[in-house]
Amino acid sequence: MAMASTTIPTLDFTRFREGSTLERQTFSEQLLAGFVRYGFVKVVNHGIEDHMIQGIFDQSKEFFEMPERLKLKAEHPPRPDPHRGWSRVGKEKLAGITGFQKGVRNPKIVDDAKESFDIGSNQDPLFPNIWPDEEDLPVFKAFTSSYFEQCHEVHMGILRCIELALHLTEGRLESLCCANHTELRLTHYPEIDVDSLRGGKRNRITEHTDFGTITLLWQDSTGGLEVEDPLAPGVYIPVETKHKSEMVVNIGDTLQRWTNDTLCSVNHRVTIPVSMRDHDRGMLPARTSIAFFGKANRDASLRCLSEFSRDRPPRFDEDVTALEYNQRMVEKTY
Ligand SMILES: O=C(O)CCC(=O)C(=O)O
Ligand SMILES: [Fe+2]
Repeated sequence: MAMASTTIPTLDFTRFREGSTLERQTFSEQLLAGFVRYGFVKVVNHGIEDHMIQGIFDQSKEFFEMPERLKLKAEHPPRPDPHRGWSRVGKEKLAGITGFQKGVRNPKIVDDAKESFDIGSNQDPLFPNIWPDEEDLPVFKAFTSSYFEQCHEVHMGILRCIELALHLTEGRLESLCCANHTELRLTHYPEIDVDSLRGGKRNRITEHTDFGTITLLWQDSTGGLEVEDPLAPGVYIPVETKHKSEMVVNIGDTLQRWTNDTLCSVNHRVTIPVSMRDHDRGMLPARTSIAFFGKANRDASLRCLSEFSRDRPPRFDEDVTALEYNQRMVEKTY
């Protein structure tokens, strides 16, 4: 398969958090340029401290290492509502939405070789969280809840940058998003043999776009995350990070719809890491990632915003709410 030699840009968020008005504007424009070109950027110095990031990976490890009978105490309900609790390996199939944004259907549905744990806002009145037993994991709930709050702040900061770069009124995007519909997901990809990931027999995660506003993602050093080059369909760019604290940020369908394709959600997947690509045999080590899916308010419409549909026809004119859209996607994958 053809490989791109390109890499996604890395930006230092200090320039936004501590910079002058001019520096904030310049940073925001560079961030926007990265999003427009790749749909993905890496951000360093985003404000979440290293000990928090190490802590969330530690909590994740403790949860996934528990025996199944303890994980089952926090099992995801059978219905595909916004995700809460533990989903075992094979439960979710992102192949169900592969090609959705491009309007093509994926004929081949394969399981994703991963298990996950989903957390919503503790203030969410509609879909309460499902927690493991405090006796089994004493700090899990408190720690992951505080990580969730910090991710929410970063989500709002990135939206502010997008507002600045697109010359939107301050608060235009932020006011459409509160924490209630967002989700923090811990994912564990168990050890797997390289051969079973070859030729799409199985995937760690099948190519898909995320449904929300933006996703914030942290990954361990295993590798395997790849992004489809928007300028070269079918060519995937590996996204490896040097340190766990580097945050990968990508655009989701919600921003694509609101901005009438000014920003676009981009396909991504998790597969064989570059370092193992030439190996016919062998085991891939387990992999862990932490993803925060920023979302719009549940009742917000995902129609193109008026600012983006004055001069060109709106490509997304359907008055679907963020909750309805979320459900539509989740029903195809879960
Ligand atoms: O594990 C990763 O690096 C990516 C996960 C992902 O794309 C997702 O859960 O939507
Ligand atoms: Fe994703």
